[in-house]
Amino acid sequence: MADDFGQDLPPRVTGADADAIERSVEAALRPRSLDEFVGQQTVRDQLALVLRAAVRRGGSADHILLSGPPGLGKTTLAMIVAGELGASLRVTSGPAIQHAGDLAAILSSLDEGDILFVDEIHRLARPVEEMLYLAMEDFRVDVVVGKGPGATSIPLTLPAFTVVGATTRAGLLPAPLRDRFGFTAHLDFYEAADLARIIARSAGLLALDVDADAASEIASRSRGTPRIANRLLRRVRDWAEIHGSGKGDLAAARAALTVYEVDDRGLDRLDRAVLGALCTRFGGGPVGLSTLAVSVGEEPQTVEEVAEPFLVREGLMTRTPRGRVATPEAWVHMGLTPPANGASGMGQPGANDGHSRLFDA
Ligand SMILES: Nc1ncnc2c1ncn2[C@@H]1O[C@H](COP(=O)(O)OP(=O)(O)OP(=O)(O)O)[C@@H](O)[C@H]1O
Repeated sequence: MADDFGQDLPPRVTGADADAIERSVEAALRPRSLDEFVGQQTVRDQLALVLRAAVRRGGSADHILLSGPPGLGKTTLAMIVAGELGASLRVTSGPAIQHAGDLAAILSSLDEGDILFVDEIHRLARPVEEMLYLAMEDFRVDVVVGKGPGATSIPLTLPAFTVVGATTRAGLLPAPLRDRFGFTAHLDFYEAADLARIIARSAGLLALDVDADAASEIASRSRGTPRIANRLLRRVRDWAEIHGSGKGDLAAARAALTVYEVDDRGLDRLDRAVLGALCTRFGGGPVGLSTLAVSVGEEPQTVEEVAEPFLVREGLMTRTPRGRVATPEAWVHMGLTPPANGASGMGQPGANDGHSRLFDA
């Protein structure tokens, strides 16, 4: 296989392999200590206190709940907690634990002081959830052996361990589970200045020369999210290596982000598809989440958790009891004329036809 210049290309990596490569690069960029963790000052200060107190007492730390949108550093913080406590980390997730028996097996294999990281903890099944919060409280579980009238319950004492739960939907956690966490932190979207620092740090780890202007440009289009900042940085590196001088300067950043369809406010293809559908197909709304998701060919959960928080925060979409509504600013951003009667209505593409811009993008 050869590229446009007649050079041999490596085989294209797609699907699961490509995801695995992205994940391993992401893992390499993870801060390993609270000092390396950029931004989220309040959370860092509070967590540092929790961890120092646990170390001083020589016991395990309180259970910790981390909430916030994807890519803001919840997994990273869980790893940092284990690192700072010098503890082993066991990683699982809500959807991965199907039955209470699966959880009992995990819990019974823990050692004193271990950290059990439960990602997407809001997606645990109810019986699993109940077993977990009893185990968090009393450090014991009742394992049911057998079925029907002959079933017996064997109490099992567990070593003291710490659960670090991560969730994008803290509101979905039932109160008894939420109450078992001694420390709860909410991660918020990052300021552009913090993202620029994260980009500079990651560039150093990737041995890429990125100047301050380029770091700011990438930061301003990263939707307040470190994972996106790191991903865009890697795309800028690709562009710089293939088309540029190898340096990550402002021109390389702008050119790369144009190629990858990330606009000047950081909206990507999905964001623009959602806004475009909202304005052009549903007259600006209100429209229900499922209908909106179907119209852009995505899962409702993806639209709700990936696109929406950013669009709402940017003032481009509002959530009302009757559904999602495009704000006048959204129409303007899409190059459309807002309807005369306010945020919603049957507006039509305006003179600078944003419809073509949407579908060209
Ligand atoms: N404060 C930070 N400083 C530096 N890098 C960060 C920070 N927060 C996150 N990152 C980087 O962003 C990437 C994503 O972080 P992480 O996987 O911890 O997010 P998450 O909140 O667990 O996401 P998800 O909810 O999707 O699991 C990681 O590669 C990590 O290196």
